[in-house]
Amino acid sequence: MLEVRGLRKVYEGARSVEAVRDLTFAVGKGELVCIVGPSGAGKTTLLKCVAGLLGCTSGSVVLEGETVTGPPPGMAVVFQEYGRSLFPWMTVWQNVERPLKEKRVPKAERRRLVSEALEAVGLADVHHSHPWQLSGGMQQRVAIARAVAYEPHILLMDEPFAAVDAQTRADLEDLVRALWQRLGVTVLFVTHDIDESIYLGQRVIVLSNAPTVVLEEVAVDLPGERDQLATRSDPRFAELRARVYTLVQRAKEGHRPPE
Ligand SMILES: Nc1ncnc2c1ncn2[C@@H]1O[C@H](COP(=O)(O)OP(=O)(O)OP(=O)(O)O)[C@@H](O)[C@H]1O
Repeated sequence: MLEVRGLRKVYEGARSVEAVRDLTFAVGKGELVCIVGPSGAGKTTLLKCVAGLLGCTSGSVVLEGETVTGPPPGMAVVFQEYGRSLFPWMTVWQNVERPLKEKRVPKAERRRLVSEALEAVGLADVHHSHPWQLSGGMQQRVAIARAVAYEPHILLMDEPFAAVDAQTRADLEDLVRALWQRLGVTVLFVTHDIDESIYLGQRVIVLSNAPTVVLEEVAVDLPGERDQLATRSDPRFAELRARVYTLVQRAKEGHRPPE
């Protein structure tokens, strides 16, 4: 589904910054892969390159066999700043419907997709509200509904729950897992939260500090059915958390994989 090959990104300016040095990894169709790494490791940069919002300095991003040169049609992105990603003058319904209008989806089909997506995230009854009338967690669910209604083949999420409280965060994690299982969509999920990466992912890619390379990939061999209490108290969950935590600590200390 997605191949990142030798991706390098240097921000040019008065002082050039090599944010990403050499990233290579692949994500299979229908996989849910998490990316963790130290702050400033280039996670957002990577996601923007994958989303076609930023050009690569060298290397390439190949999605469904096509090199990404701009925002690809089969992709949706959910960012951390839900407040800035929703239009305040539009209702919840209009926000979710907007990308479908741009995609020229016929009206009846739009109505079905928007209503199903709002139902799936539990917001059917507030579709007349405006985003600023909703809590942070609800606004983020609108952003998720908008992404899901678009029926993307791949969903990119950049620390989407960083700004919500812990309780809401747990609910949103379960929502993403449920939608992923139901829709069979491929998900690339960036988080700085190690527990979240293991709870959600089938695989966790740990990045080094900048200039960034892949430090290690960790397979999450937990049962497919996840549960906030049972999964998080599974001894295997604790082992995986210790493994990823140690890797992120090493990344912060500047440890890099052997050449
Ligand atoms: N537009 C830009 N111009 C110049 N440098 C940038 C730009 N955007 C990011 N950088 C630099 O690139 C590096 C990686 O930033 P990026 O935001 O991708 O990291 P991150 O891993 O997402 O960080 P965090 O976890 O703190 O959100 C940082 O050194 C940052 O200062």
